[in-house]
Amino acid sequence: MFLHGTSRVNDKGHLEIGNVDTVDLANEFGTPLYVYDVELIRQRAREFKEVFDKQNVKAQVAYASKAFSTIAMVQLVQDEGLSLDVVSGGELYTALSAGFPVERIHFHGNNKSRHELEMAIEANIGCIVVDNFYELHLLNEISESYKKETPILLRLTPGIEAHTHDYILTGQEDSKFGFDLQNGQADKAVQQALDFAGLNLLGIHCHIGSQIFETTGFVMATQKLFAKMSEWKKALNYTPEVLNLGGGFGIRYTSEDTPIPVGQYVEVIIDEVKKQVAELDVEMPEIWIEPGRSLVGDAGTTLYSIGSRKHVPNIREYIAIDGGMNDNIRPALYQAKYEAALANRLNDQADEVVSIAGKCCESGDMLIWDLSLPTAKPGDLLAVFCTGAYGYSMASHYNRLTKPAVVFVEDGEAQLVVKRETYEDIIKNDLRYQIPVKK
Ligand SMILES: Cc1ncc(COP(=O)(O)O)c(C=O)c1O
Ligand SMILES: N[C@@H](CCCC[NH3+])C(=O)O
Repeated sequence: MFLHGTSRVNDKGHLEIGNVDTVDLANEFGTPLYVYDVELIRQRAREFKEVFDKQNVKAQVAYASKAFSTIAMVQLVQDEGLSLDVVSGGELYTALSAGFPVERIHFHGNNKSRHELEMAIEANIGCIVVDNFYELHLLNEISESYKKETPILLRLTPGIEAHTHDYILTGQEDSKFGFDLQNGQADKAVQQALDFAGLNLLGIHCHIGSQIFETTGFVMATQKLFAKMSEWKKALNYTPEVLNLGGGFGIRYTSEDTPIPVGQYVEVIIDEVKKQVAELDVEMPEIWIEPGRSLVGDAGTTLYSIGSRKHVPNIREYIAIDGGMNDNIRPALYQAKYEAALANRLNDQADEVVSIAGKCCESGDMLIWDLSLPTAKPGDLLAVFCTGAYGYSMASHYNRLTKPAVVFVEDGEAQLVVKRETYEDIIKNDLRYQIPVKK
């Protein structure tokens, strides 16, 4: 068992995070419960920023809030001096409601609506990352109607196959995102953006995928973007001020994962940018990155209570928990793997192999296959590690299950930052059907 951040085994044999006993957390806030190790999030934020600071490189580290967005999380991001990437009106609204500095908000998305673009322009956010020609024209039109010049980046697709799950690849040519770098779309988009009076082209963006362990994809993307920058400098006399290389830095979910420390990804990127600047005689851009998972993934632990058990002779032992695919869709969606342990009996020896089933009415609602655990009884507490990214943010109400609460722990204190939903919350937008009177 690998314990992340401030997670420890205390003298009662319980899992402790941020000096708070998780058994006490489960008793106070109930289960399922998402628990975030605030110190670990702060540490990761600093690791990213320090590399840029040490190398004296102008940069923005924008937390990709799709990984986990709540008002408290946005406040924490602000407290650490990061920027913020939002990808919908809802994430933007969360950021604005938290009072996040608007100039450090970046707005992504491949189909932003007129309303979302207006919301962003009215709020004067730092930049909009334009994804396609439809948006380029729409944004220019809206921006002109507001008599504004909206700062933008263009999202480019560099034609790179990062080694990760197919569903989370984004840099390859056959992708729904961005202007293609190789077929002329990117050149056309740059030309139009420079011509449009309502837009101020700050620079370019690419994001090659998520949960990437190798640095080669980032290096190749940088090289391809610089080759284009050099062409644009000659042909259009244009040099981007900002080069945003996205997120995607992988984390360790299980012992099979072997990521490098987050700072090393950044070092590789900075080195390559400096090399390209020197070789191609292009001015040094500001480097922006957008880590999501690598800032919050291993800081999150989900606590579940164990309930029923089913023995299938000679085949399998199923143990069911009080959550599942509705609070963590990643195993069902990406065959994602997790490690887990009994949070109330961490010192007990494993003596059986079980498979952890969720409580949704789907055979595919299996959280972990073949996990070694001490014989678990109803009421034992299962801690699933590394659930901080894309767990809560992808949670659903499937089977009309209520979404769990979220707790921040730090220095021996626990703060409830998202309340557990109630059945009232589940039906709050439902309206009664006025059954027509039969004629
Ligand atoms: C444009 C963009 N930026 C940043 C991210 C964050 O990625 P990750 O959570 O893998 O760091 C994503 C998600 O993959 C993304 O689509
Ligand atoms: N949601 C995905 C990653 C996609 C990130 C968004 N571009 C995950 O859980 O791994």
